Amino acid sequence: MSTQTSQPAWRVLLGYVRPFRSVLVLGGVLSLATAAAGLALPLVVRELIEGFGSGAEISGLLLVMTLLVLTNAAIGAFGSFLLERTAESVVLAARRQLVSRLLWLRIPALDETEPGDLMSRVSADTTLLREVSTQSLVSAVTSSLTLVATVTMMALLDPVLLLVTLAALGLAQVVLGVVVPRISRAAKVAQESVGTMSAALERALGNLRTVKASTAEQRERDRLHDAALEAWRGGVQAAKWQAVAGNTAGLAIQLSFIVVLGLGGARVVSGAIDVATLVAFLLYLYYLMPPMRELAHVATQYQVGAAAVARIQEVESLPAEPDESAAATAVETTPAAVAFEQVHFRYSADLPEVHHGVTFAIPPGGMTAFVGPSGAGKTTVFSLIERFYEPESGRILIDGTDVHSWSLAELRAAIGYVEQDAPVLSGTLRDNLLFAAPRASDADLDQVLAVTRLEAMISRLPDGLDTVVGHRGVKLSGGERQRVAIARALLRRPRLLLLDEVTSQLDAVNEAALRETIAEAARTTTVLVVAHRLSTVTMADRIVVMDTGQVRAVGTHTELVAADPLYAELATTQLLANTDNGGIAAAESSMP
Ligand SMILES: Nc1ncnc2c1ncn2[C@@H]1O[C@H](COP(=O)(O)OP(=O)(O)OP(=O)(O)O)[C@@H](O)[C@H]1O
Repeated sequence: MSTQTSQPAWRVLLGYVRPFRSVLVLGGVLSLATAAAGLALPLVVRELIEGFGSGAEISGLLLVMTLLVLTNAAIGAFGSFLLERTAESVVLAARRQLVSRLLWLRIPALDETEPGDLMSRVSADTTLLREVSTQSLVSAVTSSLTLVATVTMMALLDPVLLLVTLAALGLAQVVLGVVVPRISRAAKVAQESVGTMSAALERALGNLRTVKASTAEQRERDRLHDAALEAWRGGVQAAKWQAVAGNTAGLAIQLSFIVVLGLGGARVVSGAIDVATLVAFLLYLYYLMPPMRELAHVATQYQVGAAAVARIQEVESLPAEPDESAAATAVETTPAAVAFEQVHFRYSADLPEVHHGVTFAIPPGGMTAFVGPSGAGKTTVFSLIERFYEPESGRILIDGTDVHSWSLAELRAAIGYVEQDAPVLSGTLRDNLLFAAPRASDADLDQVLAVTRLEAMISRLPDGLDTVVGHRGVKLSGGERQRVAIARALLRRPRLLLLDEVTSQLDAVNEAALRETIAEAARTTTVLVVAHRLSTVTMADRIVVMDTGQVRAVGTHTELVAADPLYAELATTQLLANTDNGGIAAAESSMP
């Protein structure tokens, strides 16, 4: 993924924090108030001790002290709760923003990324914004204020000693200048490795059957271990430099102390300052330590946050489609006509052309089969109709209108698409069926189940439509998954059904059910099928034969067997012959 980010990290961080600025200020002020109240405590103690001596009534003071301690604890707890809450809100806002981007991602952008890595950006990288965007921000402000106040007091006491102190502190600045970029690099390595680990995990768990069948558990484990080790190395490296940075501040103060002691002694002897001033100056020098340490910590936290921001920004700069889902109103239900005119297309600039002037015209209604050797560009036809990709040149028309004149939401609302691996989502059968048409009625559901011949299967299940199908529908057979996917597509009453047939063999029952489903769907909608089996092809109203990115012939099965040698060869060799010959006969007899 590109490492270019459009804005500096601090500006992005401030952008995340801006909506919560008043809460953040309140949290910061309350934290400061508790610190100030803490300072008042010794004064009350002094009053108390003086009270012992004079024999005065001290119960009132004890009460004040108790109230002070309680109030302080309550304010402190509330202040830190506000800061933590704001930190969580920043993470929430960043996650929501990322998720909204990811779901509208353009398909070509997705082709170039690893889903696991994208997932780690939403889950892990956003978490790193927590500290930097609130606690560190408040610390940066309060520590800077303390620093300025202390330095002002030191300037009032003795400007010469202050100059010496600042020179020694300048050394610390030089060390930090070297160390901080190293923290940044280490943090980046650690976070990228977490992304790599998530991607490797997604690959292994998403395909655990293949991993096991290939006895590749050990190799996959090694990949994951390597990524985890890389993350550990990055983390340790960052920790090392963070330790150096943290202690550099303290060291610089201690060195300044020695220098100030020597030079200050000389100035006392020469009469430039008195001893009391030197002592006060040295005390202030120690007061500098906490804010200096805190600022060094903030600088290192900022590096970690900036590395996370860079990874989040990479996702936000990926191309996304406009969100038009609210505008999706599919009123028209009549079958649609589809045409390609001289379509040229390549998947990316560095890949060869996949479509070389694809041209065909399909009238509304009926069933059209696309056949051709593997890699001819059949599935690509569907991807272009759905506008997952854009052609380089040529036009794609639906009902004579260029698909670019439709909004994406309108276009996709008119189409039902069943991918080759017929994805079924985890959840229940009902969730799956209603996925594309959440407002479909029970009557619609029953009708679609009848069309897809799923009623018998569902009636056998103890939980019926509420049966949980497992991750990617593993609890269904391949044929059942395909028909569930078709039912889902049909439920939104598409004007055009795109069905990418599975390349694997189906059993006779599923094969016959699929054929009947297609035939019935073709009565009310235009059905395009990328066909891999003879039984589907023979029932088509027309067959489009594709080869190496071009349409070479269009006709019926009988016409093409006679007229097109490639088709004749495909029909006899490559198209999966039906196991159920009665089915073929039935299909052929139902042909127009
Ligand atoms: N997302 C993609 N990125 C890059 N190249 C792709 C992508 N999808 C497909 N291709 C390439 O485009 C060509 C056409 O692929 P397509 O899936 O359209 O073929 P097909 O005719 O449907 O094949 P099959 O019958 O095997 O499914 C192939 O050479 C394939 O490698």
